[in-house]
Amino acid sequence: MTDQVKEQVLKYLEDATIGLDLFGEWKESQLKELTAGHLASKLGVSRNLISHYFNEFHHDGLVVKVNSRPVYFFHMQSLCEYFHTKADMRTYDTLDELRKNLLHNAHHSSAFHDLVGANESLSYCIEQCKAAITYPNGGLPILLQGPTGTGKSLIARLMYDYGVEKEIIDKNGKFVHINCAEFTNNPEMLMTNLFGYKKGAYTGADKDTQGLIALAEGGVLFLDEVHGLKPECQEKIFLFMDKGIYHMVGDNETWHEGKVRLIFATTENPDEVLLKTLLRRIPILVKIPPLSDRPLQEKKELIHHVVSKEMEHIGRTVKLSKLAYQILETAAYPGNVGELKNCIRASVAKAFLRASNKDEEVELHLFDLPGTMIAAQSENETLAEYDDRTMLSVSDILNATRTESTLYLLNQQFLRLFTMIPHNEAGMEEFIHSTYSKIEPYIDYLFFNEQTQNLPKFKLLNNLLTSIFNILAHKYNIDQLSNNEISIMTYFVMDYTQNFTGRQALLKQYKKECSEFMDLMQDYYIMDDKVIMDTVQLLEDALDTKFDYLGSLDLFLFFHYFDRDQGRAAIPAVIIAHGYSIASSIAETANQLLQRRIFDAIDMPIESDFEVVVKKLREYLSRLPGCKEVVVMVDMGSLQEIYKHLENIKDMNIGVINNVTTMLALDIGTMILENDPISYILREASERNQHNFVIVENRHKPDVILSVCETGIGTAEKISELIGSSLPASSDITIVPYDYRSLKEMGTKSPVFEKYHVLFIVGTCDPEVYDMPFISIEELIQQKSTDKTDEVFADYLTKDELMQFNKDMIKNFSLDNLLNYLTILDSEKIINSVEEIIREIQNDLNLHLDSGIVLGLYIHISCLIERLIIDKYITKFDHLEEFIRDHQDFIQVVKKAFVKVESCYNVEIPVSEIGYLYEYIYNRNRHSVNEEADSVNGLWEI
Ligand SMILES: Nc1ncnc2c1ncn2[C@@H]1O[C@H](COP(=O)(O)OP(=O)(O)OP(=O)(O)O)[C@@H](O)[C@H]1O
Repeated sequence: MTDQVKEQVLKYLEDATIGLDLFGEWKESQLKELTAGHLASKLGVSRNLISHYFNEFHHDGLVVKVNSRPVYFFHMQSLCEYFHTKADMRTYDTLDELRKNLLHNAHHSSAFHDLVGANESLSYCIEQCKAAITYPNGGLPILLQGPTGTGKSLIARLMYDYGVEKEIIDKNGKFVHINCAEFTNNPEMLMTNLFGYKKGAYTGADKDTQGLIALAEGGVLFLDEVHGLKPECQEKIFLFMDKGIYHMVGDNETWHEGKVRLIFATTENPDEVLLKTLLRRIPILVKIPPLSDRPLQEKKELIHHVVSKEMEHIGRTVKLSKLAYQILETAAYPGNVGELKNCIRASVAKAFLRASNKDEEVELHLFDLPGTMIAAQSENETLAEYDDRTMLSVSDILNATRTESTLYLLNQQFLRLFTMIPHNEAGMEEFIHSTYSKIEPYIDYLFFNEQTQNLPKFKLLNNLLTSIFNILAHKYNIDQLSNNEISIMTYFVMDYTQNFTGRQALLKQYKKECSEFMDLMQDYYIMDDKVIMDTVQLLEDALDTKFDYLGSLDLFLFFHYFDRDQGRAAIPAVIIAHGYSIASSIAETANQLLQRRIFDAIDMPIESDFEVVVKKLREYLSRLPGCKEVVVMVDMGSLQEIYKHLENIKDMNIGVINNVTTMLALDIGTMILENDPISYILREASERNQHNFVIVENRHKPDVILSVCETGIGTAEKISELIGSSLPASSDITIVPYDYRSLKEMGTKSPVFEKYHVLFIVGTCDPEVYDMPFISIEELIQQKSTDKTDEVFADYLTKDELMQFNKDMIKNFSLDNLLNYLTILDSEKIINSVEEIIREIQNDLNLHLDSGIVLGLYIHISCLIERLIIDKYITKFDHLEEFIRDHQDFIQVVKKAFVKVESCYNVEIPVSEIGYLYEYIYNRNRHSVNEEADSVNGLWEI
């Protein structure tokens, strides 16, 4: 029991700790939850017991204790995990002390702590600066370039502080700042300042004097506005950079040595203002973005930062009216942070003058702002919403800016969806699918969010993620993410690490669901679990940050979203294009619009040579096991080059089409979804969109003859047996019975053409397939087919084989034999009955049928009678009612003609079969039904 209470106490502490917002205000009501008194009353146990537990936890390092009044206890692990930091000590005297320690550690280095944007828009710059300072053997020279007021001087100073903090720079080494622009009119003075001078170097130089280089020995020399340096001075400097030696002015004999780290800064384009020789010696160029290029969130944080500093400075609380704040936030600052800072300082000073009473809060109103700033916003209608009376405190500024982020809302949706599904495998599938529609708009947001666009950090992170996903693809033999998908992941990681406010609250609210999700992923998605765990590990190591359950959940869902192709289309298609992510963008757009993953992408650097492209393509193809056909879409000019390299890819036909566009992808994707064969797809697409294509046929399709019969596959099978037995045993040609109706409807789109190389179709009725020879049974019987078969078989059979084949066909396809073979009936007897039926039908309908049709009718009707006898007649006939309504005469004539057969075999002909007879006579070949009759009698001479 007590153990249970103990566990409960720890869990309460954990929840309460997660509930805090490190960067926001720690509300009293929240803090209360971290006290022994509160927990005792909540759990209904004595306060002493809780205190006893607390002390035990503290002893075991599970909690952090703050010895204030009341005493607070924080859950140590949560504090560290959720705040991405570590609490150095277990005991603090005040909450403030703990908070400062956490904040201090949360920023990886305290030196850059006060630099707003150090973890956002300036993070890449800071990485560069740290690299320059820490580089072995005295660091690397670095040039900070950016418009005025962007923080170059501040950053230079912080670099020095960082060096000292990390004990790379000795405490005695100084930070020496010189503004070169101040000496534009007196370059000699700049030289003497820098290098020092010898007594007598110039009038008034009455003693040897050391320069700034000597002063900065062991420390940092910051050459601000370096464009103000005259070329001869630049030359002297790069000699010092190369060899660490210099002459003092007035003494060209003695060399002086110096060890100084150099930081340069300029507002100008370095290529235009610095000697190439100097520039070449500065390996690190840091571009500091203007304020207008930084996220709005950062502008808000800057205002908060500057006002807070002013409060410290004047020792009074400052409040801003909503309107004043909004103007400060909306205003443009050509002078960047420097200007913003000056505006606020001047406004606070004005407001301060009004607040004469020492205890009074300083209230900053509209009229305290600079007149030019107010004037510039006078037309801004959106400001009408804000009043000049409601006052905001500094923490209000920051809290007001911390709205729920888009990622917060997305994760909230995920977790809500998760609560609605059963927690089993099927439920997980449902959950995954239901999130796709939520992820799509989020991806749009990531791509179109100006705040994250163009951050220098993007490139760095993008490269990092590319290598991480490469490693994982190789390790787990999974598909590589496309460049576009990696860009999405990059934006996501940036969003996750920078803007995911409220994460702790979500984790707290859905704690149970989060761990349930992790369990289900482990149980049912073992592979995903491994990949995600590895991804998280690699990201954490590389970014020095923490991915919690929500991070894993997001990664899991993103990977499924990218791979939402489980029912991948029958023919995969890959887009290859030059440019960073042209191919993947087209593929992504087309997949989204078609709502299926059809297209993959291979993005190629502009300069990449074809060997690399082909290698990538071959790798891609090798990951499509069992796939027989692929469409490859390439950009302009690549067609000829690429297709030559695709021969001999085993057992796979590859259609290559050029000038890929999103339109073309959509067109081709639509046809792929309709299961059209690639030859048809590419032909159609190239006609419609004026592209060129080639099909590299590496796949050997078996040669076949299709046998068909409109009344069913059974007869087709028998025909195929007969032809098969006529072919020489050595032949590889097979006869495939195939459904007449689907062939007629689908033509060359029928999958049989994808599978086989069809030589011709043989059967009772021509399914009229485009470009495909047809040999009718009648032609075979009448030996009218020899010309056709000779032609088709010319490449397959030798002359002797062909002669033998024709002989066997004559034997096998004599009407007598055919009927014998096709039916169970006595052929002589049945021929007589059938002859009578045909004669009667012709007479009654006053028809004169062509001898071919008559021959076909012999077979058709004989098989029909057999079907009636064995009860396997056809009952299905399209538009039967219509047929009964429109063709009563025909029906009666046939019924009458069949009376004898019906009574002889005790059968009845159904109307559906009469329908087929009608089709056979009238619709198979209208031209054959003519008034001038061929003689039916001639038939028996066959
Ligand atoms: N990111 C930032 N966070 C906090 N304060 C900043 C930041 N950037 C600049 N400042 C402050 O803004 C003011 C102007 O910055 P700084 O003088 O370093 O800019 P600069 O680029 O060197 O300007 P200039 O080219 O005109 O010399 C300074 O008071 C600096 O402390």
